[in-house]
Amino acid sequence: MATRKEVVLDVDGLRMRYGATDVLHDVTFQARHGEVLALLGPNGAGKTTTIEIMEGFRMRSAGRVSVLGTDPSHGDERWRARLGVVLQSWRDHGKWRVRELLAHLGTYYATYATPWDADELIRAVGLTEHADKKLRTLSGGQRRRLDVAIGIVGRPELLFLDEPTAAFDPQARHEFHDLVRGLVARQETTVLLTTHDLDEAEKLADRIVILNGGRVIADGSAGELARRIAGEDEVRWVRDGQRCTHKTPDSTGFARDLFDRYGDTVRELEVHRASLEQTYLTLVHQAEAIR
Ligand SMILES: Nc1ncnc2c1ncn2[C@@H]1O[C@H](COP(=O)(O)OP(=O)(O)OP(=O)(O)O)[C@@H](O)[C@H]1O
Repeated sequence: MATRKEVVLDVDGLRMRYGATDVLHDVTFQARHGEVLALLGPNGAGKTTTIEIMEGFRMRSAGRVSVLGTDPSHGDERWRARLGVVLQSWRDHGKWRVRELLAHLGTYYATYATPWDADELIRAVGLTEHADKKLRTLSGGQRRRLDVAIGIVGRPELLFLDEPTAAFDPQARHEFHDLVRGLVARQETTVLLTTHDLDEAEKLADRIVILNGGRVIADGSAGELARRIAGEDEVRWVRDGQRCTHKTPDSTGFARDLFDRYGDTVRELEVHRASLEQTYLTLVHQAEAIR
């Protein structure tokens, strides 16, 4: 089991070529134990290719990749049991029933870990009412919840989630976010997530890596990336009935000074950062302009 702060995902100079086309150029990033890392980027940027190389499903053309201390191209069954994978779409096992499949998959992990109890897991992903249904009768969102359950059944140390909430309704999305936070908090799972939902990335991710045209164009927390493009936060407050605003690169320090000087007369304090969506669109636009 990895310890907090240990690097569990290490990608260095990763290249991928399909035929004569390079789709990943020198991709480098890391994730530490217990982190949620979001890999963002436009369609075709190379996110799924990167994830599939880390999962050991695809052979890279060049570069160094280490996942839980192992090169994925040499990962054995014990290594694979420490990973959880939620692919973009699963459309198999149509005749299986939900509980039956999860209980069965759990047995694969039993040698290496204590898998989730099937009913507990079904409850955690909100499928209790559908536990006895055949998979082919599930709706798109229910099927996606099951995909997440399949990904975590072996209590993985590292969980890959490729667009996990596509087709989720807002409530399912909210519950899924709570589930991921719970996994990270309780079991110290590291999560690598791809999503086109920037609100989701902002809510879940400790760090964000943006890929564009197969290159890393940004790597940092949502706040760090926002500051990189906008430079300053806007602080707003009300004092003696008057609305005030001030732009600063150090909103925490500014707020502290404000309270030191004016104490309780400062009301309705708000700090506004550029949203991740604004930041993302600006960074991708800048990268495309120089491509
Ligand atoms: N098996 C393949 N053979 C040839 N080219 C491929 C193959 N798989 C992916 N590509 C190409 O590699 C590039 C990166 O694709 P990838 O699926 O990794 O992107 P992505 O960032 O996951 O996109 P999306 O957001 O649409 O899922 C794309 O240009 C795609 O057309």
